[in-house]
Amino acid sequence: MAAVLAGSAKFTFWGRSLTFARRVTVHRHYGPPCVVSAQRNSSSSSKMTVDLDSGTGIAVIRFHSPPVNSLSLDFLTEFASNMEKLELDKGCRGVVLTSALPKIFSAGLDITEMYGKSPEHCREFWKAVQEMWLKLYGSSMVTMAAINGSSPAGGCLMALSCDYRIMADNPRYSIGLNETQLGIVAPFWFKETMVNTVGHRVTELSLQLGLMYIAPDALKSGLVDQLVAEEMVVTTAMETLAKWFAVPDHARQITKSMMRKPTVDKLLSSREVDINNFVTFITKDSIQKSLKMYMESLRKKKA
Ligand SMILES: CCC/C=C/C(=O)SCCNC(=O)CCNC(=O)[C@H](O)C(C)(C)COP(=O)([O-])OP(=O)([O-])OC[C@H]1O[C@@H](n2cnc3c(N)ncnc32)[C@H](O)[C@@H]1OP(=O)([O-])[O-]
Repeated sequence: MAAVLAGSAKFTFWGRSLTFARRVTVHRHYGPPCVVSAQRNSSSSSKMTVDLDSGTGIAVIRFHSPPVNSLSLDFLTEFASNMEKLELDKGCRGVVLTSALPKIFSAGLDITEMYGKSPEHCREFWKAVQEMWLKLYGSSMVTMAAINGSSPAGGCLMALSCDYRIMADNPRYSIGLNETQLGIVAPFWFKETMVNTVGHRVTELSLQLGLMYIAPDALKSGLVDQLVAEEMVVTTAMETLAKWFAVPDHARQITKSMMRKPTVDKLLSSREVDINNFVTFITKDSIQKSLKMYMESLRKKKA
């Protein structure tokens, strides 16, 4: 268990307002986490719990917003705020996202935030969706999705925005960008996040058909990186993080920025246009009808 002294900084990413003071971090432990536990820091709300162990440098964010961890305006706002706090925290180098609910990672964007709402509300909601993605995709920390349940649409986007995805080896769980199945269209930055992960062809098929991949197929298509037994998903994510931590932070962070910056910059330079496109699209009568029918089909499936 080597004591390593690393000159490290969370670099300014994408030229945004996130500027981090240069710091020196002492990492005493690169083995499986939880052996050395210097200080634990927990915060909890009705939507998620954040548990930061500054001994390992790992924060675990557990979603618990019943029934399905849908991404409501409140959820998204809270998530972005937690990511910002962790980004600024010298004791945090990596984040694991997972669910505290059974069978569901996240059901994606909360459809009730997009149905029957005013253009002003839709505008505020979409801004929060953008903010969630910018904070996660643009994070300088190592981010892992521990996908312990189904993860459609916005839930899949969250997972794809992480650096690495570990999914429960359970064919009842599925993941994908299924927007077209609802009669709606994933915006360019959802699309590019997927292209950057699995390539153009898989993305084209997935998006046009609104495909949901069961866990084994998600692994084959590259949508997730690893399948493990359900009870091992979070532990494996933490062990994997420890391996990523062995790479000097500054080199990994600059490399991550190089890979992701063009996509992030594209949204940053067109946020208003993207919001206007969303609001115009989602408030159309025909799209509102599609959303209504989809919600009814979810209710019928349940009955
Ligand atoms: C341009 C825009 C881009 C859009 C991106 C998106 O993410 S679009 C989003 C795309 N997302 C999807 O297409 C996912 C659709 N959802 C599903 O496929 C399934 O619910 C499940 C597999 C997530 C869970 O199956 P399960 O059998 O365990 O649970 P269940 O099915 O019995 O549902 C329980 C309750 O939750 C409700 N509810 C569910 N999802 C949402 C939601 N997103 N929102 C709000 N509510 C939702 C459901 O109506 C029901 O309510 P009720 O009747 O109790 O009042």
